Amino acid sequence: MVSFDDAFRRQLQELFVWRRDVRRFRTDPLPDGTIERLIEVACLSPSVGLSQPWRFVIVDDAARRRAVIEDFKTCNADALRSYSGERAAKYAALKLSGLEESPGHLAVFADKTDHIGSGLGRATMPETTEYSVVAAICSMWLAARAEGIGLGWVSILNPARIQEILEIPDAWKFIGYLCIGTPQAECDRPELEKAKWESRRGPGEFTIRR
Ligand SMILES: Cc1cc2c(cc1C)N(C[C@H](O)[C@H](O)[C@H](O)COP(=O)(O)O)c1[nH]c(=O)[nH]c(=O)c1N2
Repeated sequence: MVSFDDAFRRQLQELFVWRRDVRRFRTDPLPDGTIERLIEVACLSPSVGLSQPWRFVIVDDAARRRAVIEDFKTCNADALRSYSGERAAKYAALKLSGLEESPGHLAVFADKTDHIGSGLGRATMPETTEYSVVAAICSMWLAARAEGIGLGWVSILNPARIQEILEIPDAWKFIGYLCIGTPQAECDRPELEKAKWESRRGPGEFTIRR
């Protein structure tokens, strides 16, 4: 039997505290096999009906990467226009992706056609397919941090355009685009909190009893 001791639990807690959404990367390449190793961890994640609906697309092609960056710029400019006044100025100052610098680009999809798992758990909640893929990304996020690798989730993108750039079948639903690389710095506070965009709240604010 495998058991985990107090020292491990303390370290695991530190891992939760020090995991970050990273947007500021060093440009040096990742050691060979890094993304593949993170995908291996992601594939250990829970999934509805053991359906394993996650699909990973490692984006190496320079033209496709450039096209993703252009899409981000378009979507981010649109997002900026939805704010006004002080909030707009604050939004414009945020760094919301590390797409230009990060050596690793990974697009993640949920395969909605897959029959693995025979629909178990999905009849009343088909969205559990996507939830399973999000769970896989979270595993990967923590595994990356444990290795000193940064991961940043970019959602300021047009899913249809990403699908087109990467030539992905319609049945795969776009879940997220991940930047992966060595972080420029470590921090135990979210960047959006440091930028005074939003502050973190305690569990008491999110929990009720019935
Ligand atoms: C589904 C989803 C989508 C996004 C994010 C996260 C998640 C879960 N986050 C990161 C988000 O801003 C970040 O997680 C919070 O600000 C908390 O910071 P830490 O992750 O604790 O560092 C994020 N960050 C960013 O700069 N650009 C983005 O497009 C997104 N999109």
